Amino acid sequence: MSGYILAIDQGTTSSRAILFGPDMQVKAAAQREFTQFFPRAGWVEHDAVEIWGSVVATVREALAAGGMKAADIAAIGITNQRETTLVWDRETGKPLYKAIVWQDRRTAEMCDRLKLDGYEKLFTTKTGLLLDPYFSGTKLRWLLDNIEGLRSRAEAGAVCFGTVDSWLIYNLTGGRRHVTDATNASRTLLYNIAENRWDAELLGILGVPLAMLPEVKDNADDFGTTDIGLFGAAIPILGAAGDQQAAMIGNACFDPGMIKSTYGTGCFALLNTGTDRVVSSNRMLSTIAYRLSGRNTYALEGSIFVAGAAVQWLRDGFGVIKNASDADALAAAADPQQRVYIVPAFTGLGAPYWDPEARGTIFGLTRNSGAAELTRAVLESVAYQTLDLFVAMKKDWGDHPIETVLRVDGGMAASDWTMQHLADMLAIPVERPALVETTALGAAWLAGARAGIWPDQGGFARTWARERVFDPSVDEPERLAKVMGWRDAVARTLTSNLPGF
Ligand SMILES: Nc1ncnc2c1ncn2[C@@H]1O[C@H](COP(=O)(O)OP(=O)(O)O)[C@@H](O)[C@H]1O
Ligand SMILES: O=P(O)(O)OC[C@H](O)CO
Repeated sequence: MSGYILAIDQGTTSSRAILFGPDMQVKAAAQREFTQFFPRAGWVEHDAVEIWGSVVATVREALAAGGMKAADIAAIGITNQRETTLVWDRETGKPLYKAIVWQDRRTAEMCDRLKLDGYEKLFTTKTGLLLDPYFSGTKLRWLLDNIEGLRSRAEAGAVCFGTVDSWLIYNLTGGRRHVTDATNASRTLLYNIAENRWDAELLGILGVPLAMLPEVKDNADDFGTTDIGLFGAAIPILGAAGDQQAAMIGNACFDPGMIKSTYGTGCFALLNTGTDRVVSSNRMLSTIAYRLSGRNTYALEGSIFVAGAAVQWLRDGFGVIKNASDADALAAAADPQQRVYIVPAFTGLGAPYWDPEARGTIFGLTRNSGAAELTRAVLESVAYQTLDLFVAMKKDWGDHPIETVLRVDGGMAASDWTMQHLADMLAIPVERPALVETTALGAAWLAGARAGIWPDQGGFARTWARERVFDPSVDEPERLAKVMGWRDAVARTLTSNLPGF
């Protein structure tokens, strides 16, 4: 047995290892959840050592489940939760703080100050991002300000900063490589996406020493080999990409105008804009979709912080369902006469509102409202939020042709009810792929193609197959009435009259 590709998918709530055979089908997989720390309101942390442990364990479990040895693996592709910020000692590999997770809002005030000082346009022009606590840059600044001695040690080159991909590669290679890839770099607020380099001016503004930053590589590249003691063979790491970009690749959205939307903890819609770096006028992000052979393909991205996480809230916080998969039946039983809206701004609102201080709201309750109506409102909120992104993206993309279908993936894409409502509200068909592990598939393709054993981009795109299509089924007046109700609910949730609405 040989020619297998191992994808490591390190997500916000769990780590997965997925083994793909030479036929690009899943042969074995393992998954482990890990601890979410909420030390204060708005703060979210992970334990970097626990993450690393969960990755090693799932790789070993997947190998055992597939009856394989490390020597059977031709290459590894890594994909990861993006923006989550880590610092560790270059020599010992010891983390110097918990990982500050992308959802963490502790730098909201810092972002406000930078905006007041007039820096937002500069950051947006160079990085394609906005001054929001979501991104790594201000999180790293917070660490430099709050860990004693960190700044001087970082200036001396004794400390590594990285997103989760960097942290995993550092550990997989036994501390030999401090690298990242272009997509993860493009989420830091420190990387100039037009010039493909860490930006000295932005580093100066945020007070980040260059010496602590990783080398930035293409998405299909040589990221080093695994330490032989880990799995029993030195496996080349040949692919790495942020999970949303990997999902775009896995969904074969390679042509300008193609869009995918991933429904996991949050929801992230990416529109391929080709070699055009669109500077959004509608508070979308401009980001690197992938860099292959030194050439950037860009995307417009809309990032929503809460999608599946609201279903988790129904299950764990509110307690109206036992399993996420119970939500569909409950939503279907809701009273069609009631118009209950939930704006799930549990950790603020992302695109296109970017309101870190907003919090969740419920509107339209009556004496007859119950678990079914609230569940329906949660599932519906996913479609309304996606529609907000579509409206903004279409404005940014101007007269360019745009695909009239949406490819979806992620855990919540399993919800038929949600996908049907999504098609109804977007008024376009929604396609769900046959292979649901799209993110892992994207990372595997990067590694497999680099290894020369998987097809090239065109060949890979031709293998994409859909499992089901959801066609729009509501008439326009009903759609408009529902969307207007959502708009009203969002307007009443925002903490100020923010641009973008
Ligand atoms: N059948 C379902 N209906 C609705 N939501 C679901 C369903 N299955 C999973 N989810 C949601 O999908 C999310 C998990 O998706 P996943 O892609 O694994 O997320 P992540 O990569 O962010 O950890 C959870 O938030 C869960 O609530
Ligand atoms: O881990 P996920 O799938 O929720 O994705 C998180 C995103 O990468 C955050 O930007």
